Amino acid sequence: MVQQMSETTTPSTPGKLKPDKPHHHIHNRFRIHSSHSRLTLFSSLFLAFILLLFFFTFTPPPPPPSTTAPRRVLGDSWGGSHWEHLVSKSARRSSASGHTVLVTGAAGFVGTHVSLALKRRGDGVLGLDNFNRYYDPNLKHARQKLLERAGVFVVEGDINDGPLLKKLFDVVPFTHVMHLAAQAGVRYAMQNPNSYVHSNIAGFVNLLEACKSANPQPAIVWASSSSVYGLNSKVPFSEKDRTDQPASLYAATKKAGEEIAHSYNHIYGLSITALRFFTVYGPYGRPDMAYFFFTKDILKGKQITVFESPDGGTVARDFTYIDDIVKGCLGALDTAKKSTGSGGKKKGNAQFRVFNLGNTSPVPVSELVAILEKLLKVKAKKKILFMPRNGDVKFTHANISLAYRDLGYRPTIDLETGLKKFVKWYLEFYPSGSNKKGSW
Ligand SMILES: O=C(O)[C@H]1O[C@H](OP(=O)(O)OP(=O)(O)OC[C@H]2O[C@@H](n3ccc(=O)[nH]c3=O)[C@H](O)[C@@H]2O)[C@H](O)[C@@H](O)[C@@H]1O
Repeated sequence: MVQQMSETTTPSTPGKLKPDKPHHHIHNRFRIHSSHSRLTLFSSLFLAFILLLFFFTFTPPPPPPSTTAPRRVLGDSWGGSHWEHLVSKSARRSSASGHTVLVTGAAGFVGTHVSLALKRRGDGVLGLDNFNRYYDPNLKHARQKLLERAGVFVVEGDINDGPLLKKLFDVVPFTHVMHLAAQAGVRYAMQNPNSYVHSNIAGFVNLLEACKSANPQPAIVWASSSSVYGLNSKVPFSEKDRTDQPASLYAATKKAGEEIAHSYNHIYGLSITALRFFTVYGPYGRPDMAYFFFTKDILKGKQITVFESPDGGTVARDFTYIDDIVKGCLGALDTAKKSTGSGGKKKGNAQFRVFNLGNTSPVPVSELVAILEKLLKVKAKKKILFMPRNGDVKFTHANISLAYRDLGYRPTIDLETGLKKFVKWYLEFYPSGSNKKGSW
C-alpha cells in the first residue's frame, strides 16, 4: 500500500515539471505558473483521495504470535505476603557458610535430589517448577512432598515468566542458581519441537536476563547434556572435542544454551558453569527414560524394544547414578566464583566452565536389560530393532578428568549397584509392580 502510494505521488513532484533551462518570457512564465498550480491542485486532491482510501481500507497486521507462556498476574497463583513468607523461609540458610540457591526444575528428577542435598547440609533452597505434563505430574508432586518435608518450598511457575523471576530476586538475594528446568528427552523432540525451544532456549534466556539484572548477580550452574557430542566419534568424550554435530533438536538446544551462556558471561560478567550430564538414572527418576520404562514393561510382561546399531556396533550409554551427579552439582556450586557484574553491567571477567559428569564406563543397552531381568527376576520380552534415525546416538563415554581436577568429582556407583537401588525404590513406590499411582 505504502509503496503504491509513493509511486502514485512521484509524478506530481514539482522538480519533474521544471524546464531544464530558465524561461525569461513573462507570458511563458505565467503559462508555466498557472499550469503548474493547476497540476499541484490536482495532485493534492489526488493525494488526499489516496490517503482517505488508505485510512479507510487499512487494517493493521495482527501482532506476531507470542512465544512465551501466558503471563500470570501477580497475586493470582503467586505473590502476596504469605507466599513471600514461604519463599523467604525456604531460602533461609541454616549454616553461616551456606549458599542461597534458587533451583529451577526442583520437582524434576535431578532437581529434587540436588535440592534435598543442599538443604540437608544447611544451604537455603527455593524451588521453582512448572509441573508440566511431559510425564506423570503425580510423580512430580510426590517429589514435591519430599521437598516440603525437608523444608524446601517449590514455587509453581515457569522460567518464561519474567515478572515472577524478578519478584523472586527481589524477595531473595540468591547467591547461586542451579538451573535444571528444561524440556528433556532426546526422541520427544520429533513430536514436540517447540517445547524444546520454549524451555531450553527462550526460558533459559529469560532466566539469564533475570540473573544479569539481579543485585547481587548469582553464579549459575546449569544442566547441559552429553548429547551435545552428537556424531562425535572420538572416545571418551572430552570437553575439548567438537560439539557442532548435534543428532537431535534436543542436543541442538542444549548446545545453543552453552553458546547463549557464553554471551551472557562475556557481556554481563555472569559466572556460568555448564554440566554435561550422561544418562542419569536412579530412584524418583524420569519415566520417559529407557531403564525406567523397561522396568515397568518387564514387570507387566510387555514387550520392550532394544536398539541395536545397523553397522553391528554396540548401542551403549555411560549411565551415571544420581548420587554421583548430585556430588558433581554440589562441587560445581561450591567452586563457582562470584559473578562480577551489578545493575546489569559487567565489572570484570567472570568464570565460564564446562564439565562432563559421566561414569566413564559405558554399558551396552542389552546389558542394562540383562541386569534388570536379574534384579526383577523376570525374563524380558525383547524385540531387537535397528536404532531408528530419531535423534539417538550410538554411544556415549565421558572423560571426567576435568571434573575430577576442578570439582573433586569421582563417580563411585556402577550400573548394577545403582539399578538395585532404583528397583528397590520402584517396587516400593509402585507396590503392585505396575503404575498404580500414575499413568506416565
Ligand atoms: O545423557 C544425556 O545427555 C541424555 O540422557 C538421556 O538420553 P538417553 O541417553 O538417550 O537415555 P534413554 O532415552 O533412557 O536411552 C538410553 C538407551 O536406551 C536405548 N533405548 C531407548 C528406548 C528404547 O525403546 N529402546 C532402547 O534401546 C537408547 O538408544 C539409549 O541407548 C536423557 O533422556 C536426556 O534427557 C539426557 O540429556
